[in-house]
Amino acid sequence: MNSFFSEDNWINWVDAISDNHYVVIDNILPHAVLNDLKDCFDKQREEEQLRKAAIGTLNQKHIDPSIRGDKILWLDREGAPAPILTFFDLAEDIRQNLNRYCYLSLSGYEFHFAHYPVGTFYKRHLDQFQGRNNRMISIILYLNEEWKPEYGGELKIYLEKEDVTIMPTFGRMVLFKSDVLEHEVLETKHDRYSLTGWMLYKPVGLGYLP
Ligand SMILES: O=C(O)CCC(=O)C(=O)O
Ligand SMILES: [Fe+2]
Repeated sequence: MNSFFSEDNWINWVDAISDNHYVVIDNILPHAVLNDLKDCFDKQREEEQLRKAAIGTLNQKHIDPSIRGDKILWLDREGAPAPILTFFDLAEDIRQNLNRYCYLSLSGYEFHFAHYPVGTFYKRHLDQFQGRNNRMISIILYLNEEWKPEYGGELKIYLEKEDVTIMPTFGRMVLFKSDVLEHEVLETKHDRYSLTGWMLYKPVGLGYLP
């Protein structure tokens, strides 16, 4: 598969990930594709397909709006409309290039749409936690046109020296190491939309472990 991006791009991004544990990439996809993705998302939302996101794993899952208030819908490549297939092609491109340039053994990924209604947030956390340690790289694509600073809703990443806050602007993608960086979604004062997912490590040959 031809990459969506040049080798120079990949080298810059991979350098940023290895130096800082994260990278921010603006205009990751053409505007028209982003619009189509957002339309898919709106349609699913209008059909009330999104569900309140839970915290914890397997039998310990529960909804706790004092920790996390977003509503999500997991994406499935099977039968997905064209814009989502394009997004999955991008995810595959990212997977292959992270394997190539970072010497990772990523064998899959998972993504969900996320909607943070006004007044919601996601408190400081790590995406890799007990019982769920195969998430290697977290990826978020923001789908908010004309986001304004007064809306809040930034992604705050906690770093050793200085924390960073990142506005969830349309077409911006953030990649970071799931096992290293604690982060949070600050309270949003405006509906906030994103596609969030993880590049997964699964030892090849073991098959599916429940
Ligand atoms: O939407 C974001 O900026 C981050 C979301 C997040 O941290 C998560 O879903 O685990
Ligand atoms: Fe997270």
